[in-house]
Amino acid sequence: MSAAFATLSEFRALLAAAPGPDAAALQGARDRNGQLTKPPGALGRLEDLAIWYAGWRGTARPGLDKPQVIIFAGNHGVTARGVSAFPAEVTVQMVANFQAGGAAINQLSRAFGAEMSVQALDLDRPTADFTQGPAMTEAELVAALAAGWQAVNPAADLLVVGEMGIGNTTAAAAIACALFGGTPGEWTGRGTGVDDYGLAIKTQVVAEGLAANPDRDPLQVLRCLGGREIAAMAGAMARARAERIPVILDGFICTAAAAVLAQACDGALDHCVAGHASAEAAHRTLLSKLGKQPLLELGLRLGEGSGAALAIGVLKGAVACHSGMATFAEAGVAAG
Ligand SMILES: Cc1cc2ncn([C@H]3O[C@H](COP(=O)(O)O)[C@@H](O)[C@H]3O)c2cc1C
Ligand SMILES: O=C(O)c1cccnc1
Repeated sequence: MSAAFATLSEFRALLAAAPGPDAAALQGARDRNGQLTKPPGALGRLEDLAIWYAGWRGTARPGLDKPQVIIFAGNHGVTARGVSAFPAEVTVQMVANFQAGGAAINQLSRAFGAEMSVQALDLDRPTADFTQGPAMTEAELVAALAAGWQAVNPAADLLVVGEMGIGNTTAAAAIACALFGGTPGEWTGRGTGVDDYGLAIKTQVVAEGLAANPDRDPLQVLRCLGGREIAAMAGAMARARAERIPVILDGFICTAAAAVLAQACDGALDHCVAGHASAEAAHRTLLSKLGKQPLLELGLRLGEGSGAALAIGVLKGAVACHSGMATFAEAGVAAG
């Protein structure tokens, strides 16, 4: 299937036309939740999660058996400035590792029963160094959004998008700072583990990128400061919304991609939950700007969709309880 849009304005129109959750399914799920054999509220956030999931799936008693994990990979021109602890070649090397089944996300996808695929986006053509001007042309941005849109399996019942792109915590910091303001220092962290000198360079590079790219329209921010894998994640999340497939957000980079959609269109992340809070300090700040409370906090700072994949287990647990438990009437338990 070709993407449903050919231009950035068509993509904007799709965001604006995105469906909401099914009101009858939401109400049915709330009613069912109130009848299950447990004290009211005893399953805590699992109850809200199950009701939210039921609304998007359009049924009061949903299953969750077809999660999809997609890893998008892209290269960043800004790596030439020394912003990562690792060389840019690691991106393509890790793509081979994903294909061979050797990365963390391969193990986590298997552990939680998700179908995983990898999409490498023009790795031999890094984006332009954003300190010198826009990272991507509009055609490049639209192509990356479309690659993400097309990678989603419409038959999936849950989506996790992850990324691989050396240098992409710099892009994510620049995007977050452009969208939400504050200083580059507040949004810039150590990523793969840069030392103090590297962190100072990285913060300076983010500041230069913001100065070189003054347009603050959210999709222009994505074009100017983002990368292909970041845009593809945004495209995939937008497609999931169009298909009413719930999404679990991963770490800082994934959340920066999501934030672009949220700022471009009110409510664009209503079908998304935050899987975890990563160890990149700005991730927590970004989640709170988006009004999202993370499900897990495990000190991960990997990306690849790893924290979101772990949260598939939490969501599966929520849905299993919601859809599988007996009601007080069915079990003959006194309702109190
Ligand atoms: C071997 C390896 C595997 C990874 N898997 C994810 N990342 C993570 O680290 C990168 C971002 O950090 P920075 O901005 O500091 O380059 C991204 O590729 C992200 O996915 C990895 C990084 C490395 C080195
Ligand atoms: O928050 C993340 O996902 C993250 C943090 C550091 C490096 N890579 C990814």
